[in-house]
Amino acid sequence: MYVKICGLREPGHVTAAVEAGADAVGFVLTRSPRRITPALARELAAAVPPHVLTVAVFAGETPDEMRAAALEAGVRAVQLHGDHPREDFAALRDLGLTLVRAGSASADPRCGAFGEDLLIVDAPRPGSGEPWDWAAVRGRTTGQWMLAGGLDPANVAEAVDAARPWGVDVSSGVETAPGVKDAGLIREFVAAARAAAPAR
Ligand SMILES: O=C(O)c1ccccc1NCC(=O)[C@H](O)[C@H](O)COP(=O)(O)O
Repeated sequence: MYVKICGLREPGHVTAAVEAGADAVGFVLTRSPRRITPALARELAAAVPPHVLTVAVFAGETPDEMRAAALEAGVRAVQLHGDHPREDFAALRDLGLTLVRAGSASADPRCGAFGEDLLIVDAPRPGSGEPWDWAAVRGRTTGQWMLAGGLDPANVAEAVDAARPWGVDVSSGVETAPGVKDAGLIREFVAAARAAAPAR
């Protein structure tokens, strides 16, 4: 089970995620209570070992804006949330970074359909912490895809059982308030996700 912890803003929480065994950590570089600057993302990413993917999260920026911010942040992946067209993924391909497409269950459920390497199937409002009908995507998705949207340490096993994803992504569920991460919840989430049933 691939595990991504998103919306990190502090070194201690990045360390907690890495030490807990997360596979990817996300830095939100778009409008959000979790937004940080590319310069801070660079500082945080510099402390992440190479086996953990560092991801810059965007929603609605132009390819030129995403390119500049991702290069400044020094991340290894970019995540495009929402209605970005195929052309945006194509425009970023030459960066040599992992491309992540994220959208709701009504978007194309096939990983790779827009030229991306990883897919996230999320709630209609990203970062809202709102659970949705996770079972609705079961069997509809293909490839390496993560389930997101309202996951937390207590419900991730149920969500995995309902949707059978390749991985999971969380933000609000490891926070005590919007944008305020909690190291204990991060550790609990990674452990619970790892213990959940693997994709079939
Ligand atoms: O986290 C945000 O505030 C955010 C804002 C705009 C676009 C994307 C955002 N987050 C992206 C993520 O990958 C979140 O982990 C995902 O939406 C799940 O969020 P949550 O339901 O809070 O766990």
